[in-house]
Amino acid sequence: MRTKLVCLSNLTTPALPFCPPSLLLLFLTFPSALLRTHRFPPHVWRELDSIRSRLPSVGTRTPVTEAPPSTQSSTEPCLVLSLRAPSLAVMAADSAPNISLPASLDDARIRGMPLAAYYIPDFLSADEERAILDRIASVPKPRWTQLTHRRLQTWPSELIQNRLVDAPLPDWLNDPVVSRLQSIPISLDPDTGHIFSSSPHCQPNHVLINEYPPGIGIMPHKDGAAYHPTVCTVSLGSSLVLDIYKSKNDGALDTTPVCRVLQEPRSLLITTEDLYTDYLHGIADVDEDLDLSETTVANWGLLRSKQPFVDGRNPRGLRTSLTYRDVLKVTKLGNKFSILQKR
Ligand SMILES: O=C(O)CCC(=O)C(=O)O
Ligand SMILES: [Fe+2]
Repeated sequence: MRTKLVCLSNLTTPALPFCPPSLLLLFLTFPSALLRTHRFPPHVWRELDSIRSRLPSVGTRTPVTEAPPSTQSSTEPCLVLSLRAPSLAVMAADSAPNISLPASLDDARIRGMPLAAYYIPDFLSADEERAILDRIASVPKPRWTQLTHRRLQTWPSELIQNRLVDAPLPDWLNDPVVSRLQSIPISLDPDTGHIFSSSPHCQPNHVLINEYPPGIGIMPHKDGAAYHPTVCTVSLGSSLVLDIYKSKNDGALDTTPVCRVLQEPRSLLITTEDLYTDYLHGIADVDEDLDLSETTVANWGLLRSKQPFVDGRNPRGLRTSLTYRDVLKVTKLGNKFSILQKR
């Protein structure tokens, strides 16, 4: 497999928080045991190891070029050094050769929304989408909670009184989604982090998987106090429209959405801040979304392709969403036992 390493105008970025450029290059060239003492988070070590394992001879035989990755035609592994790209592309380019992520979330900002929201159309490749859908389909039946019209899975577990019992997400939910989320800086300003940098655990610790057959949606709602106010939703399978509503002053719901977001399969939608606390979101129970156009869809300009929607319609298919959030309160299992023992 071809490996691309895009490097590095700014290596003191969130995905490599402690890594100066020279150290990364040194590691790739001479991965001595001494460097192991450097305090990278485990996912960074894994990523660096994986990059290295696919480079036959970094720094000697490997071609070094300033050309952008897309112009590389060789099928041989190669090291691409580009001083134009931000360092975070190192992770993204290597772990998803067919994916081209924005250099920062600034480039993915949904301008037609009242507050901070971002849309990245091809956040996952088709192969990654298939692999995740296969994993979802292969979990034992009792893992599903069947609601009247849709079903859901909750990972690592359901919340109890707004608390999560501490447990890691399974690998297939972490990688590639979480590592990729953490690889995109909010802006190119070196002081800004990634979208979960300011959340209590610096990463999502909870994933809700919702499966919507055609004609089925979810009532307008707010996500409540259990989570840090950043929601990352990965859409799989087919497209649908998410409606955003504002409460009226008397608390009633204004039934006309303030804006609509069209979510294509493999896309990522991030909503944050007041959009979390002051607005509601919902999905209509319709067999097709109608009246889709540049003026009615907030993220129209960011879509992967407008072509499927040129007649303004989106016939619904089976759509699966993965909602990544950081639960604020986490209980260690050990604490649980000690609470029980005291009773
Ligand atoms: O499926 C979606 O896009 C929305 C899911 C949602 O709002 C929720 O689980 O709270
Ligand atoms: Fe929600």
